[in-house]
Amino acid sequence: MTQIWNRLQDHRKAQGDRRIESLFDADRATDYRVQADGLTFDYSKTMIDADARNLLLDLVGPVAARRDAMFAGERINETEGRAVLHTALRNLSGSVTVDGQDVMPAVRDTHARMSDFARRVRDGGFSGQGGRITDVVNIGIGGSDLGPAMAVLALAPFHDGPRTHFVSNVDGADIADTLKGLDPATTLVIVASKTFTTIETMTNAQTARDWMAKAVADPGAQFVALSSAKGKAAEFGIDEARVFGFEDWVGGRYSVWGPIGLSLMLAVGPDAFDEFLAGGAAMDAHFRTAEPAQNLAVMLALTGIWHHQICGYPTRAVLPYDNRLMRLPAYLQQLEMESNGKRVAMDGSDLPVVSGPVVWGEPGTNGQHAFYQLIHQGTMPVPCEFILAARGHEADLAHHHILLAANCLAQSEALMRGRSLDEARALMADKGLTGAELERQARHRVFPGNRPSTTLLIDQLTPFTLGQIVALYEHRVFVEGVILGINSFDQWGVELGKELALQVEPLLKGEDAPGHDASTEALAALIRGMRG
Ligand SMILES: O=P(O)(O)OC[C@H]1O[C@H](O)[C@H](O)[C@@H](O)[C@@H]1O
Repeated sequence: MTQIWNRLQDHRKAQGDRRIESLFDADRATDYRVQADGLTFDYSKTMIDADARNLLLDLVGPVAARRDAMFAGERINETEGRAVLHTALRNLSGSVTVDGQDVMPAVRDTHARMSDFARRVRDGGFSGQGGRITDVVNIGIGGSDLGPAMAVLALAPFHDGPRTHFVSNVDGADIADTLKGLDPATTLVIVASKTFTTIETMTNAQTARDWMAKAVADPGAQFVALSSAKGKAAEFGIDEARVFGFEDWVGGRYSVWGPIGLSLMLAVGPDAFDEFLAGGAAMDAHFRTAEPAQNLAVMLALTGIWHHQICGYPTRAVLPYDNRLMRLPAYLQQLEMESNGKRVAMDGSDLPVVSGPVVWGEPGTNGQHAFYQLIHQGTMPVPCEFILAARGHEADLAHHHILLAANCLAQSEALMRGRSLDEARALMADKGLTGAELERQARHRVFPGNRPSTTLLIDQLTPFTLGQIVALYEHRVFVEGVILGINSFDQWGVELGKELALQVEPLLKGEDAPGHDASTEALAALIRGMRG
């Protein structure tokens, strides 16, 4: 493996200042793309050439065995001793055994219970103490929030159920702003927490319960729990008929496919939710069977590795040209950074290369008028991952969609092509400038270009294609993780801050709390003073 990394680095150096455009021959636009199940991933506007691609493909040796182990239910999350089977949640007709036991009957049973409950809420068979459920509030954080919050927004054209709200932050502002204007008697509260111990979620759940208790006789009757800790949900006072459980082999950031997706199911209905699952399952089938060079997840992963580990670009921008995918970058931040932001390999040794990149982004075209300046003219290239649907949902606004798509393609073209000093000089000469002033002004108008981007093109954003996209990114993270030797399924890095928060709390209350550094003590004293 080290040898391949070295050869890739050498190859990158040998490319020198060669330009992406110079790689284009008659076939590159179709050779450097993968098409499967209606999706196209175009990576031709990158510096990946034939040699780079071959070397990158040499990295995927260990992926197939690890992938098969994951789908077979082996405990590939070795630091937590768990299987990794979120894929089982979307392959309902399958059969998977963990420790000799088929896990699918329970998965199917929970899915059927969720679907039945969602139907009853949507048709009024289950109602609140003041009548039909009008609003659903999902209380959860991290993986118990980002997936359904992202997907509900993405699938707005299919949303025909109750209004859906999401509360995640322990900042009381979040729940206060959300509950304001809602009628407790017609609101359903979902407490979504895999562990049912997360302090933010438990604090918000209690606040929601107090709010509900002021208005209805039986507040618990309008609560639902989604958790793998069923006992704790019962302790909170939620009837087991409204507890939808899942096993510890579903990681938080991979959990939208099961009970954690209930708010999505309530919004779009069980049939559309099943379409979402079917999209994910189709991507699983593709990932398991397509050759590496024709495998969407593998090539997306290798492009990421090329840009981050080989070219050394520290971040990657995800830029959906689709307003309804506005929460996808936030969703992918957790998926990618919590999965592959690790400094040691599975065996505890230091990673031989850097770990995963910073992932960020905003929908186009908004970002163009905010941070694209840096992307085009800053000193550090930012690989851009554009996502675009060929068709929007607003048939009467097709001209908007053409403009949207034109902007997306124009940005990737501009990033690659840039504008030379001579072109900038000609522009300034046209404006009547001459001499030193022409030169000075021209330099500000140069775009270096040669900046890499990829485009993921889909037909239209639907439950099915959203399922494909989310599963594609999951498998991309998986492939990158296997190549780096990382355990993509634990998240020890979030623990220390949580532990210290518990120790800082007494400091803010003015109680005895030894062991803090001078800066933390001084800031806490200031806060205490301001609070009076
Ligand atoms: O679902 P929960 O158990 O409440 O966890 C919510 C989130 O908090 C944790 O700190 C992890 O970093 C996330 O991976 C998880 O999704």
